[in-house]
Amino acid sequence: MTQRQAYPSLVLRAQGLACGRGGLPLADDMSFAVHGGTCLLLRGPNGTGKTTLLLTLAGIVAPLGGFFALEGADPEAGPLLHYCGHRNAVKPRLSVEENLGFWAGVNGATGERIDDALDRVGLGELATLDAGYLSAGQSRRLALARLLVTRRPLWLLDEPTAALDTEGHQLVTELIDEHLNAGGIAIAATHDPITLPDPARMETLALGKAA
Ligand SMILES: Nc1ncnc2c1ncn2[C@@H]1O[C@H](COP(=O)(O)OP(=O)(O)OP(=O)(O)O)[C@@H](O)[C@H]1O
Repeated sequence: MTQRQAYPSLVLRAQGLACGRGGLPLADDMSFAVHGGTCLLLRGPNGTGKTTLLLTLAGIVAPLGGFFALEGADPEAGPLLHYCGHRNAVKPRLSVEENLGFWAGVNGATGERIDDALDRVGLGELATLDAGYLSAGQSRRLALARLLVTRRPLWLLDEPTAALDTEGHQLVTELIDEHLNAGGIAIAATHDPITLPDPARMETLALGKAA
């Protein structure tokens, strides 16, 4: 399902943002404005704070300084973001479709139907399989399907292509592109190349000295 301009005009703005973990400062003085329809790629060597920045933007880790806000969002619209972390949060004793149904129940079934979302990520034929039997890449695809069953304008993606094959990399590109087409924002930490059809829709924030 491609939804054009499903979201209002949004800007994720950060000013002088500093983040860190356990008292360890990792990145500071970050200022950026990511507009709806744009993907910000977080680049940099291991341990330079990409995950920490995503956790900060998700409201899970407190910033060490500065400020950020998602401007233009409807405060009545409920939760505004998806955080798709390293871990896939797959429950092994539930089937693939039950896992996705669980998340649609928790987050709200405001997006694609369960079966459509599973088809989209290539898991349609595995819907009734216990999710514990999924391969690493299949588990990642199930985690990505969560983005589809609940519509939220801000996607925070940590290594979204991890464990995915070539086709899976293309799937991630397509999902991000469709999200941007709908006016959404994606922030993705990745060591892999992600090339959208329109390069003007991509910006990069480099963390760490060798980024
Ligand atoms: N609770 C903690 N206390 C101290 N240091 C921590 C804590 N949690 C994480 N760290 C450190 O903070 C840094 C966090 O790195 P983070 O996971 O944000 O990096 P990253 O850029 O996402 O790395 P990668 O590319 O490996 O995914 C690491 O050096 C890690 O060891």
